[in-house]
Amino acid sequence: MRLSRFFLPILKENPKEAEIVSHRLMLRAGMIRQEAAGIYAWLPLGFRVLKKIEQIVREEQDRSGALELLMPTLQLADLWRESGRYDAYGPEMLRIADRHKRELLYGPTNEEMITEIFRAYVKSYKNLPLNLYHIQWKFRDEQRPRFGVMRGREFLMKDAYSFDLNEAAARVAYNKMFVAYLRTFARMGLKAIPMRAETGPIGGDLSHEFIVLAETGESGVFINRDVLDLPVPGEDVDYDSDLTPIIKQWTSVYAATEDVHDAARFEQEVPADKRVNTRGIEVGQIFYFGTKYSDAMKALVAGPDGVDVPIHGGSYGVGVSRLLGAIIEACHDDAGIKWPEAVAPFRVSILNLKQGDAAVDAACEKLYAELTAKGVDVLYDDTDQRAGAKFAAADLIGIPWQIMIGPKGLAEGKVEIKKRSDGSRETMSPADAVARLV
Ligand SMILES: Nc1ncnc2c1ncn2[C@@H]1O[C@H](COS(=O)(=O)NC(=O)[C@@H](N)CS)[C@@H](O)[C@H]1O
Repeated sequence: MRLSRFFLPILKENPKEAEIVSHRLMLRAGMIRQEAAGIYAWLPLGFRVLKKIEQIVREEQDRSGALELLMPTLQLADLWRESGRYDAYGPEMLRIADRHKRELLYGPTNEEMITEIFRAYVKSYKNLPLNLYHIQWKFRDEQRPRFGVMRGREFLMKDAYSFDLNEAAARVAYNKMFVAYLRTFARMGLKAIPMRAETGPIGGDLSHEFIVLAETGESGVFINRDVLDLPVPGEDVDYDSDLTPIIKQWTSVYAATEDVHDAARFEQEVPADKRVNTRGIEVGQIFYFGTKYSDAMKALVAGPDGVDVPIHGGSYGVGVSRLLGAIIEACHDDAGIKWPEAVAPFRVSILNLKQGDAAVDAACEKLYAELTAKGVDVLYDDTDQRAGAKFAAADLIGIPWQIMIGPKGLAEGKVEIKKRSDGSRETMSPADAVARLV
């Protein structure tokens, strides 16, 4: 992509409304634009990152055996009356009337709708286990939307729903999602720690939140720091094997949010030098809620003995749009964002330090063409800004690799590569730079 033809409305100043660094940097880097409280337009740079995050979530859901579909954002109020949540959900629910005065709502979550789809088709335990998921926009009319996309009103969520014959089978589904979440967040360069959690309006009696440590997080957390070094299952993990040893390993080291923290146990179990009390960002939450929805909505299957029984369900959410904020909170410095390579909007920034110099322009064009031809996502800063402004912009938007090309270096057949994550620099020939970055 040539920057001169891209749409990247970088802000020079820190927007005053931004209270936390991720909100500030997303606005300054021209990634999002607020259209209303808690409602954002995703500008090209931010949208590229959102799609990369979404794709990692999708790949790990698919690897676990979950099946992707897409449900609408609008839902009938009557569906929520069946489960009794229409009134219970409260002011967070955006209620809408259509031209025929039919009562609709903008879905904050989809337990009722997926249960309605399930019960319409599945009548026998032989069709189980089943895990259906989608990646869809949600609306929650939060009292205080804030921190940019971290707590929005319209936000993108992956929500998966499992259906099983009994509790034991439902826990197998739960464990698969637990492992899929460990892998998902690790692939984004995050350490997301699973912690026992309250179930709240979703319901049930078993839930884990996946929390990324960050000073600006909304959740207070208490952990044994050993949990930060536990191994994440590899991509060859066998989802049809018994996953309980992995779950046990990750849940036997103390990690709790403040609302379920057991101070006595923490003192007793965790050596003083391992105790960490900090804050964190909830990037995902998984729930087992048994027959809460299948009872209310008569989602029954005939069991092996032919008797109809309500299925045991679980739901599993990831805050896809929240993750941009969480990743920036975990990966930034004073100069700006430091995208992990897996989610970066581009892999390489080419910085032409003397636009208009024939030799430099030619070298940049050649490098741009070669890298692009090899499938590397390149943002070529071919604008006529001065070098200093190009350095600042490249550091702000956080592309993992920068290649600087100027007349002096080129005269010696050299370009300079800078690794954004640690600031390390190397000079080498353009050919070696291509070999390094392919
Ligand atoms: N207002 C919000 N803005 C951005 N992300 C949010 C917001 N509310 C929740 N999320 C994200 O969405 C994830 C799932 O939301 S949730 O309420 O915990 N779970 C559910 O809605 C269940 N139906 C799981 S399918 C959360 O872990 C969080 O990362």
